[in-house]
Amino acid sequence: MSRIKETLERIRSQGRKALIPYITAGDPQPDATLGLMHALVKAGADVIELGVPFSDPMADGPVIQLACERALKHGTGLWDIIDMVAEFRKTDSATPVVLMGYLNPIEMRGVAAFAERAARAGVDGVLIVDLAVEEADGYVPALRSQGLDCIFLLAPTSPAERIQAVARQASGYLYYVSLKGVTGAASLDVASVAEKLQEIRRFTKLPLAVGFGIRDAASARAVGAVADAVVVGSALVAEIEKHQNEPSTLPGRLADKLAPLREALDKGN
Ligand SMILES: O=P(O)(O)OC[C@@H](O)[C@@H](O)c1c[nH]c2ccccc12
Repeated sequence: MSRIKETLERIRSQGRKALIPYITAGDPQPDATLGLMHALVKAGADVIELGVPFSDPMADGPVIQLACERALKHGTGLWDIIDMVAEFRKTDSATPVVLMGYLNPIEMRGVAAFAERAARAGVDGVLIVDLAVEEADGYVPALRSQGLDCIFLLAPTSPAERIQAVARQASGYLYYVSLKGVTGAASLDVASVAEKLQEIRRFTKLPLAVGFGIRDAASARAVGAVADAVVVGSALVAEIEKHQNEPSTLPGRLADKLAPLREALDKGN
């Protein structure tokens, strides 16, 4: 069984909600990432979404765009990030890691080579933001054959046919984007999220994670009440941005940012 499936099933059977923080690998510099990953786990992360920095991250708002720029300035490439995961696995064999990024860096290296190296390093899943489910046939088998879960995005505008197509291709979990727009947006309409999740659940038994606009205990609790997992990205990345010049303080600061969300999710049940 995949590490993602095993983790999310265990959390679900305990009546808990999963907490999935996102950071961009190599932000603010490559040697910071490993410490940040471990700090997030200590503060209650159940799965880590590790962003692969890209020069044109069209789904991302200004906060994560800048994170990509910081990481790319230091030359953080896809193989470096896979090496970071291998390093992380030396002391954490339990926490699933999902690589999250855009198609181009993967295509440049070839999806088969990428899948093989990622799996060997201990990556568990892949979310390719700009891979439409209609075009996934050329990618999903290569990823799945290495045991990597393929996570897809669904949005408020996704029609039933697309939900069904995604449900057929996806494994691990589904990622529901809570609103139209880019990462880091402020508004979050929990009632409409709940309604759409109900529709999605008609087509799949996969756990449903929700991201976009979750930034604090209150928003995590509200979304945790209707989803299986909550994703928090920009709020953490903004903290990295703010304190990028004191990198030694970042693990503690990110843990302090994440811990209240953990507490809110656990109390909310
Ligand atoms: O930043 P937010 O609003 O907390 O949302 C999570 C999001 O950042 C993370 O999952 C993510 C980073 N880049 C993405 C691109 C597309 C979809 C999702 C993402």
